[in-house]
Amino acid sequence: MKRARIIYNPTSGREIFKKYLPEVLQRFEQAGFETSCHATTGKGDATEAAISAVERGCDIVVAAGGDGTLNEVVNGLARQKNPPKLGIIPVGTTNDFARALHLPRDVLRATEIILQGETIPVDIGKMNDKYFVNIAGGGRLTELTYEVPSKLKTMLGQLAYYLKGIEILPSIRPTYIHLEYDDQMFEGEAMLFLIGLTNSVGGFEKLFPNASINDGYFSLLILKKTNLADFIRLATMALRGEHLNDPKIIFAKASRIQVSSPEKVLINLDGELGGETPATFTNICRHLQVFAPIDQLRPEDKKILEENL
Ligand SMILES: Nc1ncnc2c1ncn2[C@@H]1O[C@H](COP(=O)(O)OP(=O)(O)OP(=O)(O)O)[C@@H](O)[C@H]1O
Repeated sequence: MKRARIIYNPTSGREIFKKYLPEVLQRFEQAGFETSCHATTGKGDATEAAISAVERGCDIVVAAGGDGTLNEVVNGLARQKNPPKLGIIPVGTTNDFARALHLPRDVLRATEIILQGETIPVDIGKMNDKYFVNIAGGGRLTELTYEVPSKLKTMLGQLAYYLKGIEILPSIRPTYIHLEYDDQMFEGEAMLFLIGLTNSVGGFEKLFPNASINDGYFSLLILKKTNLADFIRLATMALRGEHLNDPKIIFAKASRIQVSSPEKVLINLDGELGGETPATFTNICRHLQVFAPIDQLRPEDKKILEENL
């Protein structure tokens, strides 16, 4: 009998998953899985739970939570050579990775996608010895995710981040960075740099319009030093996906990126503090198999399936 382990964060988003848990477990059992679950207790626990799921020989590991929980589960799975398949039930405040995979926010519909059994290989990012699935970044604006209190997120959802962003905007200063990407280089003052694996970041679905989840490349965006007015103008353009040709922006695809800086720069990985410079980012091509509604994926994400035919 196949085994599934559901790792869920009871505090994610608006804390709705617990209500659905008995129904989710029953559906997995009915589909023929011996299923167990683990409620996370705090930071890092989902990584431990994912490692122990691998040790128990689970065939499927499900992350039920937001991008933070997903990141922790992936950190438990990605270090394995042949990791179990990953299911996602997006019940967090931010679910960027799930959005990129067109997974439904509805718990039972997301469960059905897993039980239908179709998977797609996805790229995983590695920064020094940590993994990420969606986005890495540095610069003052990327630090706002550490400063929004959990209570506020439960109440306001994504809006809590935007409000915090507006609050800190006037105090944003550039940072001097040295960044090497494949065989190119940027050195100078930057407001922020982002290293994305998907097209969807913090609700900005067109930030990296041509990103593919499994082409082996990061999308790199560097925003050079700007004044506040330019910053706001570019953020508005980014909402429409019209920012890439602006002279203040460097945009490139790269599979390996190295960042260093005279001052310490904190690195955000999938919305959580992940480390600091110096940092080396490597794309681990198609490392995880993730359940997804294949027919709804963007053509650039589906290419791999056609290649395999
Ligand atoms: N029982 C718990 N109590 C408090 N925090 C927890 C608990 N279990 C896990 N966590 C932490 O909560 C963090 C955020 O979780 P998650 O992403 O699932 O929720 P979220 O509501 O979307 O929040 P965020 O927007 O910060 O991602 C995780 O990184 C994890 O470290």
